[in-house]
Amino acid sequence: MAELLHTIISAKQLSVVFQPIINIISHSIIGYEALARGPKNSELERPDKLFSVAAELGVLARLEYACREVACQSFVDQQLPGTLFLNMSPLSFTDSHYRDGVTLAILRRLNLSPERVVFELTEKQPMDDCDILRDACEHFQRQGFAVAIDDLGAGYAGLRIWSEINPDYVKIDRHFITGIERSAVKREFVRFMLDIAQRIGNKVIAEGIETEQEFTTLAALGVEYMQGYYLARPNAQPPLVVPAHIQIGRAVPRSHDPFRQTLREVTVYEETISPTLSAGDVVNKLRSDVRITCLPVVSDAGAPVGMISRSELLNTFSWRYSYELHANKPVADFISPRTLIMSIDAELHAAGRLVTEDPAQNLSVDILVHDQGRYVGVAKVRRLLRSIADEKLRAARHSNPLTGLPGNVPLYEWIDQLLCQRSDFIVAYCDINHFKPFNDAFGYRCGDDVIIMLGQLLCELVDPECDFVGHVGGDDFVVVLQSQDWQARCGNILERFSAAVAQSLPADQRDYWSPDREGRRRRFGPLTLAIGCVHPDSSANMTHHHVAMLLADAKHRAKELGGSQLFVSRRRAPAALADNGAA
Ligand SMILES: Nc1nc2c(ncn2[C@@H]2O[C@H](COP(=O)(O)OP(=O)(O)OP(=O)(O)O)[C@@H](O)[C@H]2O)c(=O)[nH]1
Repeated sequence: MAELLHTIISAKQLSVVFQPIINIISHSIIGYEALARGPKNSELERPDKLFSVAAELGVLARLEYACREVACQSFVDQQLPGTLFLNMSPLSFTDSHYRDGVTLAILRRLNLSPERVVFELTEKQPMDDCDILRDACEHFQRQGFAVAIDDLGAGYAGLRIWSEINPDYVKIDRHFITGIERSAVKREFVRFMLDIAQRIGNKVIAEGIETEQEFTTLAALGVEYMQGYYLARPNAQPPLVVPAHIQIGRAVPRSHDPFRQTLREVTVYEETISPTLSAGDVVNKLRSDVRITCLPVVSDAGAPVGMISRSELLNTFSWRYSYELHANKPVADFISPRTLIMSIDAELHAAGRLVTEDPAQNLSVDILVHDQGRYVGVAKVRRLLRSIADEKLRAARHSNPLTGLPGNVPLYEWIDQLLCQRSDFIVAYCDINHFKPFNDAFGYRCGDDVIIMLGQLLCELVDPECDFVGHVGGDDFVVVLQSQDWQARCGNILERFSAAVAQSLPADQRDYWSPDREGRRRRFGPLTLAIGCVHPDSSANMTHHHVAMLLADAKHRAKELGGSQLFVSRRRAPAALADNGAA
């Protein structure tokens, strides 16, 4: 076996397959994980065997170098887009064959930038000495590589490692993914990891997704990056674009209003420096870590003072004698004049406007973010602009062209999110009665005016802070209400609609003749509105499909009552779920 392994390593008898990692919001492939395989039909074909034998024989690092070379070569040859995710065992740091700079040399030869490479450090293997791991991570990150913790949750020290090293990505172990739609506990764990990651600015990748149910559940929880057989199997020639069966934008925004996000969405905590630190020390810090583009300066009391811009400060120190002249001055003297300090509750659009409208604004100076005067983090300008672009795209893609209101996709996402969070909410289906004969009698243009009027009325009469108005097509609107006084609001909607209809048509036109469904001409009165409400049971393991079933029934009942009526259903879960004892 030792001889076979030796030949495999020295002759690089290895092959590599790539599995894409997909951003399901921007619907793009962000990169590929390279997975090595031993020679076909040999005893060491399977990677688990290959690597465990290498570890036993003390040649893990040599095997990893060989795999890395094959992976990088194939990645470059195929011109794969995005980032290359390479596996690395923490055990290889302690291997006597481990050498610094080997990967950099491979990349240099292939003309591949380190910024396009992520090292995945598995958490599965025992790693007693966290310091080694932390040092190695910092070392990689200083060289421009990104780092991911792989299999988070599979080992013993996942949270400890996560808190000690500052990874760019965390990959949730597939244990938490398999069957997540059936396990409230797994959903809570994933929620917890997403929450921490968001607070400290790490990206979360869910791996091992094999079924559509797992995919939709993770999307509803807000997971943005996904990998697994359901999305795409590993392949020597992987897809270059997202496979067609992956639906666009299924992830749910983490704020309650998908179209009105704040800086909270893009703020990450970053280490700060004191205003009294010497400028010379800061220059040295910037020179030793090429990834730092700016540094937040915060007073001892926690108040944001300003930003130090890498380019501005190094420019000042590039002149002759400037080091001697300025090195001992406090760094507070070199705050960027382009510093923007904003509240965490500022709207993304407002921040975006400030950043882009001033032509002198330096786009590499990130925004300092405070919460009631105390520093909380930094909003990366690039991330901010990308979020705004994504948000606009999503809003445009999923809104109704007549009213501009969000359509089915954001509505269902919102309902799924509320169900996942076990929130209490009411869903109201609003449908105009006999709209077809009205359209036939007065024309489409007049019908459009009524639809627009109803859309505006709904927006005016709900609470914009917590309620959601969706326009699901034609004369159908769905309102998700979390207001305590939802019933009074529905009553108000009915009244105001009737009043608006009475006002918009001259008295002699309020009653009219038009063909009914059977084609018989009959007399119709003024337009009325039917509202069917349901109060879904969030603990009953439902999705928006179940809510839609309940809602269709409630709408039907409201229409049966005839005229402007509100029907509130007592059914809180579909019969099938209720029979299972889930309701
Ligand atoms: N003016 C206008 N009409 C539309 C639009 N979209 C759909 N419609 C029309 O709306 C009508 C909806 O028909 P139905 O759902 O049967 O509604 P209804 O006549 O109110 O019947 P009930 O709901 O059973 O009372 C159809 O005549 C559609 O052509 C739109 O954007 N503008």
